[in-house]
Formats: sequence, structure tokens, C-alpha cells
Amino acid sequence: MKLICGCDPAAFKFYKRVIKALTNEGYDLEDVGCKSSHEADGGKFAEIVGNKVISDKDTYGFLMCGTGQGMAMSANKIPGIRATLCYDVLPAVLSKNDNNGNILCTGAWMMEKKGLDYTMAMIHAWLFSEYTGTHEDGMAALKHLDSIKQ
Ligand SMILES: O=C(CO)[C@H](O)[C@H](O)COP(=O)(O)O
Repeated sequence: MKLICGCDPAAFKFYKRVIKALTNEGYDLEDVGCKSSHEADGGKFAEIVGNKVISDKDTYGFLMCGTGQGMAMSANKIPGIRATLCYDVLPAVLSKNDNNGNILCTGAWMMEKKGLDYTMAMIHAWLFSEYTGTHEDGMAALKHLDSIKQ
């Protein structure tokens, strides 16, 4: 499985930390940009990632902007893209096994506060989840999270 990744300038700094962590873990990823926190026209990266996800087999996408909302809206204009906005593990799991999502969108302004480890846990949960057409796996994950909290 290949992961095509992109961000806008508002997310650039935190996004780069996530890309470094994913690269260190050995994921097959392509970072399409942006290339700095000052670059103009950050919106185009959702389109670049979306088109690659549609044209390349066994490929998923990861997009980050300040909130993730603009990325999800832009990516979802492309037929065949099911981009979901997540800030937590359970929605990330459900977005795959219930909604068959093919791009994970998130927000640097929210996730940086939660921390890199938390963000990576959400991304891992999303990467390892598969489409089943039900929400049972997500509910099992929720029970597991509840049991950890107690
Ligand atoms: O979260 C976003 C869109 O949903 C953007 O990252 C945020 O609004 C910043 O954009 P700009 O730098 O154009 O003001």
C-alpha cells in the first residue's frame, strides 16, 4: 500500500514531523508538498493527492491543513474520493471500516496540541483498518479504548 501525502502552508511544520515519523517507520510514501510554510496556493495539494489516489492502484491519501476541513472539501470534489476529517482514533477506524474512506484529512492546529504520538496513533489506526461495511470493528476499538481508560 502506498500513501500519497500533502499539506498546506498552515500545516507545514507539524505535517513535516508526521512525515518524518512515517518515513522512519518504513512506510512507502510520496510527499507532494507544499514545500514551506510560506508557499502560496496551498489548496492545490488536495487535488494532486486526490488524483493520484484515483489513478494509482492500492494507494491511499493523507492530507493536513490548519483544520483539515478545506483539504477534505477539496479532495471530495474528485469522483471516487472519500476523504474523511478525523481528529481521533475511533473516527479514523470507522472512516475506513464503515465508510471505506480513501483519504485521511486532519488539522495541524488540533493535532499538534494532542501531540505527535497521539497523531501517529490515529494514523496507524486508520492505516490498519479495512472496509468491512459495518461499524463493528470501530465499536470493538471503542470498547478497547474504554477498558484502557479504566
Ligand atoms: O484549515 C484551513 C482550511 O480548512 C487552512 O489551513 C487555514 O484556514 C489557513 O489558511 P490560510 O493560510 O489560507 O489562511
